[in-house]
Amino acid sequence: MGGTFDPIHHGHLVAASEVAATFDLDEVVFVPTGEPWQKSGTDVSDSEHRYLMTVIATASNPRFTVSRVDVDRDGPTYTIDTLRDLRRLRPNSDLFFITGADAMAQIMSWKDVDELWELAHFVGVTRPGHVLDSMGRSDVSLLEVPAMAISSTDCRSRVKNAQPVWYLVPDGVVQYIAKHQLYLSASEREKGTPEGA
Ligand SMILES: Nc1ncnc2c1ncn2[C@@H]1O[C@H](COP(=O)(O)OP(=O)(O)OP(=O)(O)O)[C@@H](O)[C@H]1O
Ligand SMILES: O=C(O)c1ccc[n+]([C@@H]2O[C@H](COP(=O)([O-])O)[C@@H](O)[C@H]2O)c1
Repeated sequence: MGGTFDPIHHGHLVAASEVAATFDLDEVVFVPTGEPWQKSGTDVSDSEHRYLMTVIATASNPRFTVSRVDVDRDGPTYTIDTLRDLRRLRPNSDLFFITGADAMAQIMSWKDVDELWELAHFVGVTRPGHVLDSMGRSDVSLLEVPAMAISSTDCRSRVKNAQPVWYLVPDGVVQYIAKHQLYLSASEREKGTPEGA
């Protein structure tokens, strides 16, 4: 499952868990983006923070792992590179790529989209507020997952406004955000972490 994970939240984790159970997957590899080019207009946290939050969030699940392939590659992150790297590292594995409904709706704008379908089986999952569509492809699977009306955007905004993110993100991620004073402006960081974070 690829994502910017800024921060990772329970919507990501539930989606991954549901796809793993439905397709009887041995492992779910979370792949934090290096430079998410379609989010270039927004303020994205350092990739090492996003990678570490993903490690913390997935550590307790023996089937969840985290890959650095996108974090360690220079330049914009393209899924075509992610899948080629993962295939090289796991030549005997069948790859599935998990995407929420919003990401699936954008997929035709991704680099080398015509080649993506041969590298992995794409699974689109439902997400509140978005319509799930297989983009006219019979080889894309669609899966309804428990509705989690959570977004990283909302989590960042809650931290900035001193509202709690407990139970939206794993406890360790709440603590990581507070420790590193993520999602606060420079002046807010000087004042200290809001109590609600
Ligand atoms: N609540 C959710 N339910 C199902 N899928 C989700 C949910 N949140 C994110 N996803 C999917 O997880 C993947 C990674 O998402 P991403 O890291 O961009 O999170 P996000 O919450 O959409 O972030 P942002 O609000 O910053 O855009 C995408 O495929 C996205 O569609
Ligand atoms: O390949 C592309 O051009 C491309 C464009 C936008 C997003 N993606 C991938 O889609 C996944 C979700 O991205 P995001 O930005 O919604 O967190 C992540 O793995 C990205 O690398 C990929």
